[in-house]
Amino acid sequence: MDASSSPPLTAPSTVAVELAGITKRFPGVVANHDIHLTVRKGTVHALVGENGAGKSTLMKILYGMQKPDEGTIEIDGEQVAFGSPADAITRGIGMVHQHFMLADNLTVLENVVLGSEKLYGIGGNARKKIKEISDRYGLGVRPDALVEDLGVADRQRVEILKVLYRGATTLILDEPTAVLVPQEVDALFDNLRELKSEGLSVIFISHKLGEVLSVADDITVIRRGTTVGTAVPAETTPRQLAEMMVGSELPTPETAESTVTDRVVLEVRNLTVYASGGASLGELGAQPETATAGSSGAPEGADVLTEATSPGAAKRVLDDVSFVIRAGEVMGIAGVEGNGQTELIDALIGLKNADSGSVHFLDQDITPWPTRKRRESGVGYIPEDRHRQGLLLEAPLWENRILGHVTEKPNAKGFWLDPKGAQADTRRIVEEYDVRTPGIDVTAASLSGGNQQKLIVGREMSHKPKFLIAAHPTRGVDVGAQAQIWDRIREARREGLAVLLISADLDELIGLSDTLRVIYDGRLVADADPATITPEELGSAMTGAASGHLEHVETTKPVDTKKSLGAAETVETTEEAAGPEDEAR
Ligand SMILES: Nc1ncnc2c1ncn2[C@@H]1O[C@H](COP(=O)(O)OP(=O)(O)OP(=O)(O)O)[C@@H](O)[C@H]1O
Repeated sequence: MDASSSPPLTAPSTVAVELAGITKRFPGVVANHDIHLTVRKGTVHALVGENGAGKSTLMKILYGMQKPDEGTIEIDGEQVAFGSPADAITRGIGMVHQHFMLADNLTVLENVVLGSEKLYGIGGNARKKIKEISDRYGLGVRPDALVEDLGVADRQRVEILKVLYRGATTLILDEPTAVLVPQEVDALFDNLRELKSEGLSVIFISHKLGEVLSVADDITVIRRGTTVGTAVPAETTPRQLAEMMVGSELPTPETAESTVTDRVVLEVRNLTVYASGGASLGELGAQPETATAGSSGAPEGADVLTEATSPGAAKRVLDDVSFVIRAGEVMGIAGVEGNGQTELIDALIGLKNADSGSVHFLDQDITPWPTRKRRESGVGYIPEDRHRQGLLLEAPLWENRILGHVTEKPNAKGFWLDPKGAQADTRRIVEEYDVRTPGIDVTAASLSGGNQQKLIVGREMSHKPKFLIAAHPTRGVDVGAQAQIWDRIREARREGLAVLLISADLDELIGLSDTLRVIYDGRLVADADPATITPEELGSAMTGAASGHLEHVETTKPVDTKKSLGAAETVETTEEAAGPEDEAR
């Protein structure tokens, strides 16, 4: 490891991208300060750093979305100045955003050519080109598949294909593994190796340091807006890398001991939600989601269920789900995204009505309660999508502190809002949760993704909920902040908090949960023991649910693979808790 300022890694002829002396200032913040980055041709170059370190800003500059105040960009040894992403694309820079930008109701081919019709037209030539790229880099993309039928990993491949189609020779991937299971991560890394072997370069932003070390050829570490050094993967451990990012030794996270009690906090009985199910609006200003049939996110090859439908032909997106969570218990739900997690969360917080079944919170039937009443009685909510449901991006941090807690202290005094109380408490949260910001009056939009997440977690934990819905609570936060958030959740759990944890981070699910269940196609299909299961085994269980093969886990109810997926066997039940089989299925 070299902790000094980074010298060029190689001779110029092998350099794809050279960023030198990049400085970018925002009001009150120097996001990038004299940053240097040298990306060699035919390599994967990882960019790591704490939340707010300046990674996204640097990549937005390389992709032409923002202009640097100082510094130069060289592509293939030639200095360039980008006025827009279109300029960057012309010079071979491609960006795969963390949030996919595909049109669900179009085919892969239509999505790929959209906006680039001039390149190869929209017919045979385009199809030929897509096939050629797909074969060359082992992407396995089918041009005529409908995007809404594709799982997360396939959608990501379409995004990669899209930038390659536009001629990218350097691809920027922003936290590409955040939504993938371990097996999918391996497949992605195989794709990246193919790209490398063809001389392309990949810039890879990630907080998962183990993955960074396994896939990267070079690593640049950014701390507080400045390049603090480069690391050689073969000579570096994840902990060393984390300490280089943070600039000090990492705290050792608390050890997890069981705190589960007998007291039932949440009980869900036979909850069923149809895609067209009614919805009640909460006070968050969020529009309730109406899932569409066919958006199951099931692994490729899995047919979309057509039988589990209501008379109105709407798909059953949550199907006879039953469970209890006790005081002091974290119940984790593992599943490939799009298998009913969103509908479960929405039904629990009151953003979607149950079509049948009920939700009981501390012995009260809260099924008909609106969101605000649920929140005021002690349900905390860390939403899946922080931009749509967690924050008002254009409002200052202190107003975001009030969001969802309008009537509660310290935001309200009697009937009136108490801005001073909210402001003082926002300062406390910023301090306690290490939200990197120049102040509480800046907009939520100006915070980095990880710092936005810390603000939401701080807000929700501050109200000492009795039941917490935690959807991806550490998505986008760095390793140090992740350990801190885990500690906060464990601390509250020790005091009796019950938590429903939904996460795509399998280490998080295993590390935090007392009980673990697998969701597939709207049903809880299996239990896993967090004490013994590995992320790889859990990943297999999540994807294996599609084929009926549930290894290393106990099935909670029959998985009718014949009906739903055309497989040959049916796994037998070992537990009755999930309730009787529904005849309609
Ligand atoms: N448009 C903006 N206006 C004001 N400040 C901004 C803006 N964009 C970024 N910043 C600030 O610049 C700093 C760097 O943010 P950036 O998003 O680049 O960090 P990051 O390393 O990508 O973080 P994360 O890992 O959390 O995504 C942060 O302090 C952020 O608040």
